[in-house]
Amino acid sequence: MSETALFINGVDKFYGPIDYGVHAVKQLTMDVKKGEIIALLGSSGCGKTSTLRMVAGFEAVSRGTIALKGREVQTFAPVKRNVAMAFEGYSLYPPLTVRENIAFALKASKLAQSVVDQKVADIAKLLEIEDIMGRYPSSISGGQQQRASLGRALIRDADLHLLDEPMGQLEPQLRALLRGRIKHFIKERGLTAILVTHDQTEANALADRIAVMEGGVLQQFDTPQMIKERPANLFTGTFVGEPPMNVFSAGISGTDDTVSFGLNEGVKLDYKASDFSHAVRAELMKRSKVMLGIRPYAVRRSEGGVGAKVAVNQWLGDQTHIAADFAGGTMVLVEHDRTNLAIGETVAIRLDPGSLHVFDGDSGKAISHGQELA
Ligand SMILES: Nc1ncnc2c1ncn2[C@@H]1O[C@H](COP(=O)(O)OP(=O)(O)OP(=O)(O)O)[C@@H](O)[C@H]1O
Repeated sequence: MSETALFINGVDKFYGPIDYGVHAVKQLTMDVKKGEIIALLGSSGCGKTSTLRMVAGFEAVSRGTIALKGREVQTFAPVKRNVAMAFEGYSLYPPLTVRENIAFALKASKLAQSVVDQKVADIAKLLEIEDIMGRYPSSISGGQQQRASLGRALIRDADLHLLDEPMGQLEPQLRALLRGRIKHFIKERGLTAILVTHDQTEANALADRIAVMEGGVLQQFDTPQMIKERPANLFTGTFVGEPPMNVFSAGISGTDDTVSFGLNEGVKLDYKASDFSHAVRAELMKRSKVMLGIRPYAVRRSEGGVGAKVAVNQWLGDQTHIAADFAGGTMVLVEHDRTNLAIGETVAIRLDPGSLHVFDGDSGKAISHGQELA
């Protein structure tokens, strides 16, 4: 079992008085193993940056503990934590050139000048900023400043690297290129990194595990694959995945041989009892109302399926997105071929029981994913 690099235990963050101010992070507990890349993923205001800044020591922890390599640090000044951070707001030193800004991060390391020069040159190449190394922060673009800030963090030999929206200002092609290089750089050196992002593609591409946050609460902390295949709740299910998961509220009924979901507008989805495990059936039958989720890629058109009326049919160059009126809502389907469907046409769709995600109607907690209990 690999060493724990960071352990955040029961952390709360209030801006203003404890229990009365803005409750930005709520009872956060999570661990990061040495060598892992973690993404904090969530929408604006969910508490990602507050979490990162508490780990770095730029924000006070209101409650709970933060341990780095087993040592509690929540009361330590940032310089005592051996954490390197690339800030969303860049925070480069204006009187220093980009080269000096990056090299400054190695000042405490007492490395020979030739070693520093080589490291700085390598980072500049990695981040495609070789041509601006002699310029001052005020004379370069936001995207260039962002890369300089990233370089200043990555060059350090720290126990933990914290990257706040490190590529938010870059155009998509450069972002995709740097994503691959940065991941390689981090993995090759065995660094441990936490990346804050609201971009799920970035989180999926870079992270070993993703911490999904909403409203200051950690919703799920797992591998990208598990988050996609086994979302812990309705929030994660609909937040992660593009296009988002289709969700419909449904009543449940059944016999020894059948399970039926009753959706709005009289739409009924009938399944054989054997389509679900005994344990899933038992959980479903305890409830009268659930939320039924299915990913757009898993919705199939099939004879004998339930009718849905095509409202939008869009070819995106490599796949077709179809939105159809279904059970008082919209069902989105993704197909890989170019599909000639007229607006208003009725299609028959099938929801394979193995692709259904069922969530509790009140709490939103996942009950089952396909055959298995959540
Ligand atoms: N200095 C502050 N004073 C008061 N409230 C703050 C302060 N900083 C953040 N907040 C509030 O705390 C909550 C979490 O903010 P935080 O910046 O951590 O979110 P975020 O997920 O990083 O958002 P973004 O992606 O927009 O940066 C928000 O409601 C925000 O308005």
